[in-house]
Amino acid sequence: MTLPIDFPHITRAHLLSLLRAAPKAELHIHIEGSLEPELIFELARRNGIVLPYANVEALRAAYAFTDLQSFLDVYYAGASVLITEADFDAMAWAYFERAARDNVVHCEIFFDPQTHTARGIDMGVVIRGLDRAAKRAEAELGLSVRLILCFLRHLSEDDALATLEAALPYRDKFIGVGLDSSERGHPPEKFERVFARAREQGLHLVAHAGEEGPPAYIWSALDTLRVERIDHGVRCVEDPELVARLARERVPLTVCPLSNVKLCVFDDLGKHNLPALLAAGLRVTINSDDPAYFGGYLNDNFVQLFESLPQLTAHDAYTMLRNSFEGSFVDDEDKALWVEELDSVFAAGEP
Ligand SMILES: Nc1ncnc2[nH]cnc12
Ligand SMILES: [Zn+2]
Repeated sequence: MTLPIDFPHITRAHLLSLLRAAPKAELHIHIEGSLEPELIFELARRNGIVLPYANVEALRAAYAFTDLQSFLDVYYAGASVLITEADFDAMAWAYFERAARDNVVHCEIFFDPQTHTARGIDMGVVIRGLDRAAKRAEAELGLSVRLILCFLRHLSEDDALATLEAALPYRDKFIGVGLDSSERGHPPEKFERVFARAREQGLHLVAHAGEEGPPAYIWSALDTLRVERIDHGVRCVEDPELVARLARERVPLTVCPLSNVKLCVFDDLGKHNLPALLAAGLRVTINSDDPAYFGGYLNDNFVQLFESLPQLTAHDAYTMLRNSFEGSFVDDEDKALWVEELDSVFAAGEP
């Protein structure tokens, strides 16, 4: 199907409902960041864990972040209630059900094993629990799911290497590795050897870079770690040569608008630099990052972004949705099927 570039048949009023109804892929979601306060309290009760918050409301009230680190402190405390395989299964299943309601048809979920193994939880418990929910989501929701193991960059490379070795018995259950946690002061090159080892294993490679950290971190994620996607990457605009390279090499950027506002990367959505990223020809995708903490799931990110930035067009919406499939780590045939579905939704113009 050949689609008109401007979609003149799609009115502004239709665009938001079209965004909600369109098939989409989510490529940047930390599964521990999908833990809602209600589930945190339920798991704490089940596992006899006392939280430093009196109730759900008190916990939610703590979600006032000033930067990435202030969020991570609360996020790691929330993840401490996860003990059994059933807990990891319950967390992931809740996200999959919620994502399916946003018409997510494919997701690549990050998980942070070191957050759990450091508390004495076995690697197998984490991966088997997530895998069980993923298989159920594929069977019952028709959702395509892949797992990506992330290394915590505030820890040492030796810890990351040991983590990768501990995960290799489950190699068939995850498709790639990523790099997350506190960005400033922990440049990608700190993890050169562990990414090389992951590459030897045929794993896909991604890394958070240019969220709070400088453009130099994006360069080194590309050149030293040899990643295929950049998570966030919004600070690339400070370096025109870097922007030119990202555009030339069609490197996907997994941008997370509500996260960027909650973590004070931008003052509000109306000031987000996403229009500039698109204008530079970058392969931008929209994602939720940590939806339970940042006030919205994937459709909330799309809708609030388009409400706040009236210059974004139906063509921009189509481009970013298409990028989500093309930037994913699935077979070309699967990508083509989803793009065809997307095309028919946009050709019709009404959900
Ligand atoms: N936005 C983010 N940046 C870095 N590490 C994270 N871990 C969970 N969310 C993150
Ligand atoms: Zn992230």
